[in-house]
Amino acid sequence: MLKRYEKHWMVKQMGKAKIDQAFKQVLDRGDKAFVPYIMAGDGGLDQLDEQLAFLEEAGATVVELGIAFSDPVADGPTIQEAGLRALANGVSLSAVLETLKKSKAERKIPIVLMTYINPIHTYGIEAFAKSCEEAGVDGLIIPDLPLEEERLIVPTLQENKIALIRLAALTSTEERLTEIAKRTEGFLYAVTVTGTTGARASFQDELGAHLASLREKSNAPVLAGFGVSTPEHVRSLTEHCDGVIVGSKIVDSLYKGDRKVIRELIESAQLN
Ligand SMILES: O=P(O)(O)OC[C@@H](O)[C@@H](O)c1c[nH]c2ccccc12
Repeated sequence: MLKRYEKHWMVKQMGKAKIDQAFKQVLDRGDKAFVPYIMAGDGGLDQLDEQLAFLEEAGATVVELGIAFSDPVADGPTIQEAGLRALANGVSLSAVLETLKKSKAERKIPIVLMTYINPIHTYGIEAFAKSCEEAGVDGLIIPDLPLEEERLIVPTLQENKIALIRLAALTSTEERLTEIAKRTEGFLYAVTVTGTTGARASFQDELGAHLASLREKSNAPVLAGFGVSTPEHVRSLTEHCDGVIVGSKIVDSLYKGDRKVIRELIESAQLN
């Protein structure tokens, strides 16, 4: 029998894409996916290749790479501070894409860029999609792009084989969640809390049921993100979903040079 996510890849015809291959590898061997978020240029853009190589070697499935932005509405304090450090280092969307392009050949791990829609408009949608393709960017997360407006960008992304990862909020209606779950590419980003990003102590009791219902609505891998900060969180959330996204805890540990914490988090998603 086909596994759930294999149906997703058949429908989207994206089975050859790097991002889908990476999930297939992890899920087929019975592990859960682990997607660390880092802020591009925190510590200087010259550190980026080494940081990505470390995450790849430590066993991350895909990396979510944040582009610093002056008005980061969904970001909590840890990510905002990292964004300010990156901006102080002179990081821009084009500088990040240039850096990624140079190291594309050496990199195996798929890259998902997290950027708000404004910098994309400034860059120009066509030019942006082309630069992403050249830089080896496999997917995008655009948190302030509503479902109703995505047709402005989706055809161009599809032409360039760039996946658009949709976010499912806790507060969305069933109808909307169904639509988001159907449309998503790469994976479905299940937001675990209401509010901004940032490490949290615990999650609502109903979260397990919410994740399970998203898995019924979507054939894509369902990953939980926002507030995930300990190996215990990873283990309990992945009972109900295909993996996790960890931002603030990774950003903080990378900044402090505490890579052991990062390794332990990634290992907690490896069940075999
Ligand atoms: O930091 P947390 O709570 O671990 O959550 C992940 C999150 O940081 C990352 O995915 C992210 C950073 N900025 C975003 C904006 C919107 C959605 C997601 C994000």
